Amino acid sequence: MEAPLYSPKVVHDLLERYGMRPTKAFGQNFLIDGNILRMIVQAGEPAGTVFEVGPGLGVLTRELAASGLKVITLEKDERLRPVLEETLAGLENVQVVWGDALEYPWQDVPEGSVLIANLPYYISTAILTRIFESGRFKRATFLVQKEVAQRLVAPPGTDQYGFLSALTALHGKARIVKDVPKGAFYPAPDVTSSVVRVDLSGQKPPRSLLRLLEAGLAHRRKTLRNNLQSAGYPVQKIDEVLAALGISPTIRAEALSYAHWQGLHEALA
Ligand SMILES: C[S@@+](CC[C@H](N)C(=O)[O-])C[C@H]1O[C@@H](n2cnc3c(N)ncnc32)[C@H](O)[C@@H]1O
Repeated sequence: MEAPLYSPKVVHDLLERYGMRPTKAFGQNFLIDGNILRMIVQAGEPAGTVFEVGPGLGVLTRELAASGLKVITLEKDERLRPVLEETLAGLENVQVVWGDALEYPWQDVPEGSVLIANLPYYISTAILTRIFESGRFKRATFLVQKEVAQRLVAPPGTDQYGFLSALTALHGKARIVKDVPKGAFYPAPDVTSSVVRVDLSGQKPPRSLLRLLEAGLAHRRKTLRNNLQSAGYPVQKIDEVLAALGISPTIRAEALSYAHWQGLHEALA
């Protein structure tokens, strides 16, 4: 029986045959563990149109294509063209889009799309922000650094909580499916990774609420009052609103519940 595409030997042979070195600048850590690969697909429940960012050698893309659904995969590294022509040959339901995933018109994808990806870590937050804010995805399941995964799921008041946690909570519900050791990739990354699934509500929170949270959570060591003041809100108005809502002016922004943020948003509008 032929070795599967994800086997370390096949990955090494492919890279050698095409004279390709994985590039750190592109966040290239290719999956070489079949169990993890299947687990991501299972957790991601392919449905509708399936999007992938960064097919790399096509390992995960092939697993996604096995669903029979339309798979659109976006790759920036042109060196991978001949590799993907070989590894995705004959897969009629796969479309490779060449270019920067950050420039892709995410707001135009079909409603109810699904993202399943081993994300290039250097742009994971920027990509997720675009996916969440598009309002077009019903879920996103992806590999990111464990530290980012912890921020995605962190509730208010915890050490990892920050704007990314708030952004995620306002768009849906996130959970860590499983941690993935460095050895599941070639080359091995410097840190442990995690598979995260976010079930998205499809609702778009008001931009002004997101901007308020961004401003409020900008500096962890500052109080909410100071952060809002730095963001340009008049201090008298801030004090008035905090008093009316019964929020202490010395509270740190990361301790504020979402109900309080909503109240603050309405009162400052
Ligand atoms: C972590 S690798 C994942 C590769 C493959 N899916 C796997 O699991 O083995 C990330 C992939 O994203 C690609 N990539 C990096 N930056 C990108 C960008 N801005 N837009 C699209 N793809 C990008 C890299 O070239 C690489 O193929």
